[in-house]
Amino acid sequence: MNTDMLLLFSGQLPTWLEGILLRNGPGMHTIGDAKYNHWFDGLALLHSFTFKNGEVYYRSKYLRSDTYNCNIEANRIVVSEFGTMAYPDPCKNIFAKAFSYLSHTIPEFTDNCLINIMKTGDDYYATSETNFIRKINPLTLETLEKVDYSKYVAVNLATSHPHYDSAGNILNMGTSIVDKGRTKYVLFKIPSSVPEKEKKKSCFKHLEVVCSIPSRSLLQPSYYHSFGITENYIVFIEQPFKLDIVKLATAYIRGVNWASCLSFHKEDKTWFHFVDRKTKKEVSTKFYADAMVLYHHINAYEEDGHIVFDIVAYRDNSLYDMFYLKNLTKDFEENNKLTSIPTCKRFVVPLQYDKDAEFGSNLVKIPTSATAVKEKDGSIYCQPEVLCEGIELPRVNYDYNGKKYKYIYATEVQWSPVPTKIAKVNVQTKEILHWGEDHCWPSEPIFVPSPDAREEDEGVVLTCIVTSEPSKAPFLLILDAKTFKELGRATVNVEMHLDLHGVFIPQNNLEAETE
Ligand SMILES: CC1=C(/C=C/C(C)=C/C=C/C(C)=C/C=C/C=C(C)/C=C/C=C(C)/C=C/C2=C(C)CCCC2(C)C)C(C)(C)CCC1
Ligand SMILES: [Fe+2]
Repeated sequence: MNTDMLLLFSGQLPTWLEGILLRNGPGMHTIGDAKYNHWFDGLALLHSFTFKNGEVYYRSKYLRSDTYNCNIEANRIVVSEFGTMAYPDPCKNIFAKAFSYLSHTIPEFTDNCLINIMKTGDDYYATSETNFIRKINPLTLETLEKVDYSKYVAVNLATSHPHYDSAGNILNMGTSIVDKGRTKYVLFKIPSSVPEKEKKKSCFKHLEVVCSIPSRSLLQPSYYHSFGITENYIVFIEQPFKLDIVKLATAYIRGVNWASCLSFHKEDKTWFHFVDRKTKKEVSTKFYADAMVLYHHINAYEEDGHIVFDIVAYRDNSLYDMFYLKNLTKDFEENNKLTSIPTCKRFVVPLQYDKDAEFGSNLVKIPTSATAVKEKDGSIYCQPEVLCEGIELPRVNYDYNGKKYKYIYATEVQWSPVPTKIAKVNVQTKEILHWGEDHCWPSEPIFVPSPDAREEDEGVVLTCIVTSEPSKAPFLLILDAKTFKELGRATVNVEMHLDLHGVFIPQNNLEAETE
């Protein structure tokens, strides 16, 4: 769709709500006769809702990545994605830039950036987890230049959930695989602006490595999808859900996809790492927990010498398998039962504690049922407090990111990976407000603060709803964030896809963009 479509709106739109809700997700899963194996492989489809003069407009457009162009031109899948290995590749010239050590084993890298949207100064990028990101125009959804992280920092993978500091600088993490004999997790910073005299240069030229955390294993780095920050620390979880480099390097010749090189080691531990943002040094105490799989950090903060961090965790990696397209059949809702339900867990670790404390004693001194127990070898074993069950795609009011906070907005899922409702969880009282309607599948809910908000939940929550009932059109839902009552909905009379993540860009940021 190349133009904005005016949507039919019913309800009351807050007059201050002006800007663009921009979202990303997999859109096209079949090209010619070829079909991707996994839902997370689909070609990126961007869509946007523009709030202007009391009206709502819709627009959607495929990301014109090199991957998209090559596939469309060849009328089949010619570029490998995480869950689909493609052979052979007629577009070699574009994708030939392989790493030296893997150069004959992984022939092409995808720039199909389908997961999230990242803000870099006044620019916006579609992101995935490879070394490529794609600049986009947030107004027209046009695809602009491709940026290769690995030109600026030695990483092969980077998360699509960066953080932003109060000045708008980006903090992100990536994995550097067997580079100079080492495998490490690299934390880097991208400034939001460049010095005046270098205006022509991109922010990426000024990318700085903050620090790196060595992987516990050279050939089996952990997979991670996000990380957390507090005012003074970075929170990184090294989970026993790992990428096997030897398997990766031979995947292409063995004819298997990259996803099959990920495995969950349920007998291993999960290690927590905390890096001091000022000194760039890692806290030396070894903190660990039982094996788990997590994708999303929710928030983290410091309280009386402790770091508190909330995540959505699983007991195993069944979620990823659930999204193989062969499992996404008509009876998906009935036939697919998660063997582990997403659980919102709070971990609390003491940064200062009595060094003479007895072995086996709990070192947590703030009110919570989470524990951190001192072991004989000096390490600390952590057990979480469960805040709630059955939520995913969590968001918070980002003004409270890194700070003590109250509310999580998330989609609700029960034993099947079908989003049936959205929830607002009060992490302090564990009270939950819900919104749900028959046949409605809501996406990740995004909180937008009202201009002079004094309270954490003063604003609206936006969520795109796709429906499982063909006669019911998809829509954008606007809820009052405080009460979770509907303020209105804008009906979309074209097909809309189930997406992953997105951002809200307030109108004043867009003005800066077009100046
Ligand atoms: C390996 C490797 C590679 C490749 C890579 C790739 C290609 C990647 C991709 C990746 C990707 C692409 C990823 C993705 C991810 C995603 C995620 C992780 C997500 C999550 C989500 C969730 C969790 C959600 C869910 C849900 C929904 C969606 C709806 C319904 C409901 C629920 C809520 C359940 C390279 C070449 C560089 C080289 C080196 C190595
Ligand atoms: Fe995510």
